[in-house]
Amino acid sequence: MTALLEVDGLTKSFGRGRKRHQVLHDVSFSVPAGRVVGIVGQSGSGKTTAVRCVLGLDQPDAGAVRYDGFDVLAAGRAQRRRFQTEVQTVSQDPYTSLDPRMRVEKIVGEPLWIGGLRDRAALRARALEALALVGLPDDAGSRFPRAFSGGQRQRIAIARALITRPRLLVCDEAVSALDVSVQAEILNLIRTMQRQLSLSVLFVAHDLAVVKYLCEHVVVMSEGRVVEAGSREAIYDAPATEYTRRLLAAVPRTDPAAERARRHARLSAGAGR
Ligand SMILES: Nc1ncnc2c1ncn2[C@@H]1O[C@H](COP(=O)(O)OP(=O)(O)OP(=O)(O)O)[C@@H](O)[C@H]1O
Repeated sequence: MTALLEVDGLTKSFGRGRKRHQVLHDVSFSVPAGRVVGIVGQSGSGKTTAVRCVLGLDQPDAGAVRYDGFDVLAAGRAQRRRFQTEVQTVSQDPYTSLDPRMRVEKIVGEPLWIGGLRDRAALRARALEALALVGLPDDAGSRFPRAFSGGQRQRIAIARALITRPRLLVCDEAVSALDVSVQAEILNLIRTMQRQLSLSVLFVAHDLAVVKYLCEHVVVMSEGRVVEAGSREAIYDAPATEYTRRLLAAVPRTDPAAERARRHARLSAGAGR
């Protein structure tokens, strides 16, 4: 299967002289078109740095990032523009990632504005269309972020990411700041969007349960290295490394599907009273 995103041998250090420390060691992985790939690892394992290198926010010391066959790090203007349109991100904190002074409609339409669209009616129409896609009501666009819950804000962030009709969605700890029940809602939304829009998704999280729920292929990182990569079944049912086994053993049981079933059972039990 052809990969939409190919990351090959990324190496990255921060600091100089004696303070220099290497954060990524020869990190490689790929995201096939239309697939969901998870990167999992403890805090500090280098996940965010790897993502920042992919997005061009950090410059790796060595290695390559190829998107749809072209070298992102050496891309010309047109290819960079294409990359910026086709690759969108959803980050962790729905409380700080949305500008509190902007109406939601403007927040959601901003990537199109940045891309050069200036027709206000078209911007508005596209923003409302994206908000509807993620299940937010018509009047959401005219309100400010403070009017929304954490889960709704993450829906707004997803609408913003989807407005350019991307091919690759990069989610960095996109549900970590949410309550477990809301996590399940947002994971389901990402999954629905992924299927409906045939998106490729790179989903980065420290929570193995969340990654298991969403990702077909999993890359395990530790101390800046990929220690293991494989199908969800291989990683979770027959981990090949001691690190993954320990990581799995340490996971608090917050499987979103199980949590949803538990809540549903509680609600049904209460309904007859
Ligand atoms: N700009 C920077 N300058 C110096 N060190 C950095 C910088 N960014 C990251 N690091 C270091 O790189 C290492 C990996 O951090 P990174 O944020 O990539 O890990 P992570 O797996 O995403 O962890 P978390 O989930 O906590 O964000 C850490 O030791 C971190 O302190």
